Order: sequence, then C-alpha cells, then structure tokens
Amino acid sequence: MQWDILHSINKEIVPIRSKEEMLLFISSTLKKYIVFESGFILRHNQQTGHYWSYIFQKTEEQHIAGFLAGSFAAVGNRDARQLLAEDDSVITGTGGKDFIALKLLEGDVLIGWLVLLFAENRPVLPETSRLLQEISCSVSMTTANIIAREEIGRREQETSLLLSLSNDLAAVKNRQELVKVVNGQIKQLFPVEELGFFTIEEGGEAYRFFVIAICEKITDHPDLKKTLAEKFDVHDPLFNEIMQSKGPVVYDVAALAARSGMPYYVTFWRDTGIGQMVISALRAGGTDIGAVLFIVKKGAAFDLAGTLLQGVCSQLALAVSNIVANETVRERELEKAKLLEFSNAVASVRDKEVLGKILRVHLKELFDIDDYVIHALSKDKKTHRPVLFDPAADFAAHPDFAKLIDTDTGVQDGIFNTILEADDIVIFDVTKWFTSPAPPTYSRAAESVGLRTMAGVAIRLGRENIAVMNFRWNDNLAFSIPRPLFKGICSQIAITLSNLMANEEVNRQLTEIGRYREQLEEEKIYLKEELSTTQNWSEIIGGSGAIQQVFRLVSQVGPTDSTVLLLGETGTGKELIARAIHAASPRKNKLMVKINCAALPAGLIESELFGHERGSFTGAVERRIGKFELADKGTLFLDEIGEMPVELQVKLLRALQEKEIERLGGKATIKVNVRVIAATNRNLEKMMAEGKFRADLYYRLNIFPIHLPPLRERKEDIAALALHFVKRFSRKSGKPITSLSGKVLAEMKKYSWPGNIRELEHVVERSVLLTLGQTIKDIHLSSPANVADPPVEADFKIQSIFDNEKEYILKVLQRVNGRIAGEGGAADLLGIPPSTLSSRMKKLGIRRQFQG
Ligand SMILES: Nc1ncnc2c1ncn2[C@@H]1O[C@H](COP(=O)(O)OP(=O)(O)OP(=O)(O)O)[C@@H](O)[C@H]1O
Repeated sequence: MQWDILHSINKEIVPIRSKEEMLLFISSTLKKYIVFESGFILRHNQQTGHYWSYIFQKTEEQHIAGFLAGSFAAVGNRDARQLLAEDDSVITGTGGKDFIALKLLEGDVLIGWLVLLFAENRPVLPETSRLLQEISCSVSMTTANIIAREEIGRREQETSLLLSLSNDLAAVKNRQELVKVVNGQIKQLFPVEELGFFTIEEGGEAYRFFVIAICEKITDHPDLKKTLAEKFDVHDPLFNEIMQSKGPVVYDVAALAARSGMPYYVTFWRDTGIGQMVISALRAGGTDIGAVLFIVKKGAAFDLAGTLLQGVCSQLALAVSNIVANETVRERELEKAKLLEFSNAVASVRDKEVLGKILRVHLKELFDIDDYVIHALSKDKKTHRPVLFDPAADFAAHPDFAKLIDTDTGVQDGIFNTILEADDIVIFDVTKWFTSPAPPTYSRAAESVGLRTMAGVAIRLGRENIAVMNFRWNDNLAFSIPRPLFKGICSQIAITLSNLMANEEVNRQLTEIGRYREQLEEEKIYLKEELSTTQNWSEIIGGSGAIQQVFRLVSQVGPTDSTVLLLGETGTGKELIARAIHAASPRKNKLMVKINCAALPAGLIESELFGHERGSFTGAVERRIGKFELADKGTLFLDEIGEMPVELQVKLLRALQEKEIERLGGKATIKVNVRVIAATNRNLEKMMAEGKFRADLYYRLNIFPIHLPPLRERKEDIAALALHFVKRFSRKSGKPITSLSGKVLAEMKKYSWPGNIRELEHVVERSVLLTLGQTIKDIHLSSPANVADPPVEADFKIQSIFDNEKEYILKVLQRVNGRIAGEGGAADLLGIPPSTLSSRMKKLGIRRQFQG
C-alpha cells in the first residue's frame, strides 16, 4: 500500500513543470494521501541565508501569512527559523501549530522547504513524516527543475529585453528618444524609478546632467532646475570613485549624503526620500564619457549580482556617445548656418545705427542677450569708447550715455582690462563702479537703468583685441550662450566692426581731403589774385617824392616780419602796397590772405578769422579753417581794420601776441606763424580817443606805419598813372588808343580826386570805352567845379616812352639826313655807340632807309 502511494505520488510529481502545477500537486494530489491544512514551498538562498515564499496560495489565515511573510510562529519551545536551520531533512513541530518542513536539496545545496501545516487537533503522524521523506527527492528534483526553468525563462526574457533594448538604443538619435527607451525598457529590467545621465564637459574638468528620466513628483521640484544646470567637478569624491570602479556601485543615499564633498544632486535625491542609488561610469571606445545614475524604487533592494546592469550600461554609454556625436554634428551645422546668416546680415551694413539694430536682433535671438554695448579700443589700446550699442536699451536714452559716445575712457579700470585678458566671458558686479573712488562716467548711466551684473567679452580680430562687448547678465545666460557659436559671432562682430571703423576712417579722410581741396581752391583764388597784383607791382607807377618815399619804406620793411599799418584815403593803393610788402618778404612764396573787415557782418568776422568746428554755431555744417590758419607762414592783410568790432579786437590782439588761435567751438589751440599788415582809411587815433578802437591793438599794429598820400598831393604822378591805365584798358578793349590830349591831362591835374587812383582808373576806363581815335580827348569827371581851363601847351601830347623815343630818334635822323655813324651822325649826337642806336631803331621799328 505504502509503495503504491509512493508510486502514484511520484507519477504525479514527475511531469510537473511549473509553479502552478506544483501548487496544484500540493493542494490537491498530496492532500489525497496526507491530511494537512495547507502547504507551500519556501526558497532559500545558500549564500545570504535569506528565504522567501516561492510556491504558495495567498491566504488570509494569519499563521500561514506569517510563514509566507517569513515570520515564523514559535513551534513548541523552538523558533521555526531554528527548526528550518536544523539539519534534519524533515522537521516536525511539536505543540502549538504543527508543521512539517521538508528540506529540498539540489545535490548538497539547500534550495528550500516544502512546508505543510497541520490543524491543531491533528498532530503529524509518523507515517506522514516517513512518506514525505520518501517523496522528498522527487519534490526536490521537480522544484529544482522549476527553478532552473524559471531561471532559463528569466534569462531568456532578459536576453530578449536586452536585445530589444540594444536595438532600440542603437536607433536612439536624441535625448528625448533615450528617455523613451529608458522609461519603456530599463525600468522593466531593473527596479528603478528614475534615471539620470551625466556627461563630462569638453575639457574634462566638469560634468553635468545630460538628460534625466524622472518621475512626476520631482518634475516640479523647485531645486530641479538648479540641479540640472549645475556643473560638477569631475574630481568630487563620488564621481572619482565611480570612474575608478570597474562596474556599477550601489549606494545608500543617506550614508552617501553624510560623506563630505558630495555633489549637490546627492542631497537633492536624499531629500526626495529615496534610499538607494546605483551609479555606473559610462565608457565608449575606452573613453570616459560620463555616468548613469539609477534611482532605486522605494522599498526595493537593488542586487547587482546576476543583473545585466554592466552590459546595459555599456549599451547606454554607446547611445549617449551617439547622441553627443549627433548633437555635435547638428550643433556645428546649426552654428554654421547661424554664423552664415549673421555674417550675411551684417556684411553689407555700413551704417552704425543700422548695424546696432541688427546686432540687437541677432544677439537676442541667438543668445538671449540684452542691452549690449561695444566699446572700441583706441589704436594704442589704452582707452575705449562706445561705438555700437543696443538702441532700444534703457541706458541708450540716458543723457550721460550720449556724452560717452565721444569720450575716451582708460581701460585700466579693473574690469575692462580683466575682460581684455580673459579667454571667456567675464561676469562683473557693476555696483563696484558706483562705490569706486573715481567711478567711470558710464557708471552713472548703468546705475540709473538698474544694471547690476554685467558680462563682458573681448572682441578680437585674430589675436588682436579691438573691442569689448558688455551686456546685461543673468544666470540663465550661462545656458543660453553656447561658447563655440558665441565665439564665432564675436569674431564676425570683430570683422564687421573693423570694417566699419576702417570705413569711417576712409570717410574721415575723404572729408579731410575734401576740406584740403576746398582750402586749395581758396588758396588758388588767393594765388591768382596775388599773381595779378604781382604783375601790377612791376607796374606801380609813381615818380613823385611822396610815393618814392613810400617805396623806400616798403623796401625797408618788406624783408622783415614786422607788422605794418597802411594809412591813407580810399583808393590810394594800400592793398597794392600791402602786396608789394608781401612780395618783398621771405614769405612771398606763401599766401597773402586778405580779410576785409568792413565787408563782413560782425558776427562772421570771428569765424572768418579763426575758423570753426562743425556745429559750433547755427549754419556751421562743416568744419572750416580760418584766414589765420590759411595765412600760416604767409601774410594776413587786414583791410579796413578800423571797422573791426571792439569785442573782436581783443581776440585779434591775443592771436597776434600769443601767435596761436582757437577755432570757434574747438578746444585745441593752433599755433600760427603769420605776418600781419593792416590798412585803414579811418583815423585810428581819433577812434581810439572815442573808445571805438582799442589802444592796445592800435599800438600793436602801429609798429611800422606807412602813409599813402592822396592823389591830389602828388599831381605829378597823374600823367604817368593815366597813361598806364590807358594802355591797360585799350589792351583789354582791343582799341588802338595810345595817348591823352593835353586838355584832358590838364583837366585831370586840376581835379581833386576824392577817390584817388581808383577813381582815376575808373575815369580812364570809361574814357577808353568812349574814345574812337588814338587819343583820349574828352573825359568826364564827377565834379566839374574842380576843373579849370589849363594853360594848354599847343604841341604837347602825352604818349608812351616807346613812341616818344621813336619820334625823337626819327627827328634826329631827319636832321642828319639819316646818317647814323661818324662825327655829327645821329649816334654821335645822341651820345651812344652806332651799334646801340641801330639795335634801338630795329626794336622801335624805324625803317631801314634811315639806317646808315
Ligand atoms: N601807384 C600805383 N600804380 C598803379 N596803380 C595803382 C597805384 N596805386 C593804386 N593803384 C590802383 O588803384 C586801385 C586802388 O588801389 P588799392 O585798392 O590798393 O587802394 P586802397 O587804398 O587799398 O583802397 P581802399 O582803401 O578803398 O581799399 C587799384 O586798382 C590799384 O591797382
């Protein structure tokens, strides 16, 4: 009977393949032969000594639930745990709730127990115990099979998960896709709740979060942004340890957080209440690229043994490095595109204001940068001044900022020099400016618009610092400014800025050239005038004692640098004499610049004399040099000096004494080397007495006075002057007029000539136009009362020296019958050698018949 039972039981056990079949066997087959309340199988871990419920039916019964949960009730006076640990293959309890625990062995290894609980009133029978002993081998084998099959199944599942994970990870192209795979598959493979990936930054000194797959409860955590944004030091003890370790490391978060020098995220996760985290280095192609952090599910224990974590980590490393490579390629392409777009936008801009606006749009769009100012460095790199700025920025509207545009500031202010030496963005505290003992001018503009923290970066053309770009700083910019692109944009700005400045320089030079051209044009006018008067100089007429005295004074003072004051009525030849003085001076190759103080409105004389800067007064659109500068190294002729306004006399005096001038609206003084000749028809001494002319200026000008006599006081010159003008105007009008009649000449001599030589000149000019023959026989003088009948010399007529000589030689030749040489011949009578007479005759056009 016993054998039959054993045989039947074994027959039932052998085909069992699964936990369910085993449970069915225990709860129905076994119960046919053994009477017990309930039965289950516990598993046992040989290494750790842990045991756990393996094959069982859930129940509400407390004593069974206690077993299943691992809390054994005391059996007799022995604890069930002790009982289980004993070596007997079947243990039976005594007293209380009886049970039998049948040891399940695979070889020598204890793999678990089959536990049967009995009702209190039904103690375990010895034959039950024996029967169980008999079937223990088959139950052990079947259980070991189930475990093995399960293990195989688990491994197969793991392998397939790993395979699909590896397929999915291979296809991952970006961070979002990685998060999807992590959430979908990693979380199935391991008891993890959250994952975070770190990557090591370029340069290898810092690491930061690359991507995280976190649960919702911390998505809204206030410190999350900070945690994700922070850069961690690769030398922190935790990261160091992970990088040193060969595989993943399990950490108790509370214990880890208690260690010193831990990175911030450890505390962050401790505070969210998690117990364990597993961290593993991520390596791709033999290079450390970062780490992966698994946040273990609450209550779950993460057992590294037997997991595929290491393999999974290698796959994750590959995926991360692929994403990084992809992102780098994309970033570079994007950068290239953005750089291209930026350089296209700025390339053709030549206008500062337009460029300022374009920069504003692009800096905002690319990096979220606001309120930028670009300060260009001076050539010697010692000072800077703002040249380009965000026109919409608050500070741009500040009056102090407007002043800055044209102000040079030293770079050695502790901020600019630091920026210029740095390779990256320098962040600085603007408030330091406010409290510094000598705050720079721009600090007030910055303060008033609430700028507190700013950043600055050196703008370099190649390696040369050419400018500094400052902009408003906030912590978000740390992430919105990708350095490679930012550097590229800064280089573009450098190119654009240097082009702009070169362009400005060219424009400045063109304006300068334009100004010089203008100056040359003016000089040309003066030179022409001078040329015409120089010709006049050779034809200054005057044989009278009075004018000869003037000529003597001119030749005395001419070669010196003395100031000359020409006094005389209008038209007496003051300007002519001034030019003669200039022509006789060492300055003759430079300009004589004339300014007529009577011809200019009082308000313009100053600008005319000293020049003006652009915008110095309404209408001063361009910078203009004054006559003083134009006459530099030459002569300045101040005509009608008596008409100069008194207030300007002071300035003139200062210019004469200091030998330097200042342009209107200008700041710099300009050295000038000018010789001054002043002229007036006014009585300066009288004016001085009346307070209309400054005494100091008078004495400064009156160093070498020359009085030009009125024409009425040198009537002996009238004939020569009149003839001189006749020739000039007849030549000009193409008329053959060569002389004036004696009557006309007599009229002229009688006339008082209030307009002096100029009047004579005009009278002759008019007469030439009216005369038909060769001789002027009539003139029209303005005041007939002044004209009296002169004692006319019948045969006297005025003619040129040339005609006179010709006529005289002809008369002599007629007297000697044309004989030139020999005693009593024409040459003898004229007291010159015959050869000289012959050549004179030839020159004068005397016909051959008279030549001997
Ligand atoms: N000695 C001279 N010989 C020839 N021409 C002369 C002589 N003196 C004056 N003139 C001519 O007379 C005209 C008037 O001379 P100028 O302009 O020099 O006089 P001014 O004293 O400067 O006159 P104002 O006081 O009105 O400026 C000029 O055309 C000048 O060439």
